[in-house]
Amino acid sequence: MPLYDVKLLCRSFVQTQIYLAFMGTVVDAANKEANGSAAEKKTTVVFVLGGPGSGKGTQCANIVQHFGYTHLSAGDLLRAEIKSGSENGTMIQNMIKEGKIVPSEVTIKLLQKAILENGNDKFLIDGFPRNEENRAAFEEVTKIEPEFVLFFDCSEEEMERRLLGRNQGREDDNIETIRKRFKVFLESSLPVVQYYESKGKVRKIDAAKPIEEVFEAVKAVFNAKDEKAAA
Ligand SMILES: Nc1ncnc2c1ncn2[C@@H]1O[C@H](COP(=O)(O)OP(=O)(O)OP(=O)(O)O)[C@@H](O)[C@H]1O
Ligand SMILES: O=c1ccn([C@@H]2O[C@H](COP(=O)(O)O)[C@@H](O)[C@H]2O)c(=O)[nH]1
Repeated sequence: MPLYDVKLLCRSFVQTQIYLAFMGTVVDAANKEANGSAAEKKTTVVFVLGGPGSGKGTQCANIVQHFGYTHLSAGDLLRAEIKSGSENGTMIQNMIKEGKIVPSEVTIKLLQKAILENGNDKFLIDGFPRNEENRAAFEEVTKIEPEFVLFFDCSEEEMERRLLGRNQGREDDNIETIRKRFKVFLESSLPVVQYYESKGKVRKIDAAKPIEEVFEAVKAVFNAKDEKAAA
């Protein structure tokens, strides 16, 4: 091949490489924007975990009042999705009736949207992640790691009593579904708590006590966080 052709070939190879590298950067940037990178918003997230009926929602309402967080209940977001007539509505409804865990991508999309649409920068995410797959997918998609995990510890006997007395007309507050929810909690959700425990992120609360006493313990956790941040 004449020297001139070799030079031309080399130049066009180099140009192609530069173009591909440039396009790679453009695509990365576009993906970041499409994911709505909630982490870039400097978002503080506290996961609120515990068995069904352990009092997560009740205490989140108190935390919102005292500490200015926004409460995002994954279960409430899924129930709103059913009501909205979304294409996933029937699937979600069936999963909830059976006490099963809705696919991660559905729940994460709802959570991410709620975070990005909200002006606040600190969130209580209640009832999520419910299994290891939820946890890993959330961190992968949002790039957010929780500040800590508030874990409400309560006996099944007490949780069952509370759920049967809740009287909010929830389709899953019947003894058959409650038993299934307990099983899913033990088998799939507790390992998530154990994972965060191994990272020193779990703040365990005795949730069997009366509401006011539980909140005293919760307040101590959030006050300690604020004091640490101010130091
Ligand atoms: N410490 C408590 N002592 C007695 N009853 C409580 C306590 N905390 C909450 N309850 C009551 O128990 C029921 C369940 O509480 P809550 O809805 O807060 O639980 P949850 O953990 O959010 O449940 P779920 O996971 O099913 O959404 C409610 O009727 C609530 O008023
Ligand atoms: O991340 C989640 C949260 C909830 N679900 C489903 O909803 C019900 C009710 O959840 P609550 O937290 O008690 O409101 C739960 O049993 C699951 O079926 C879910 O799949 N993923």
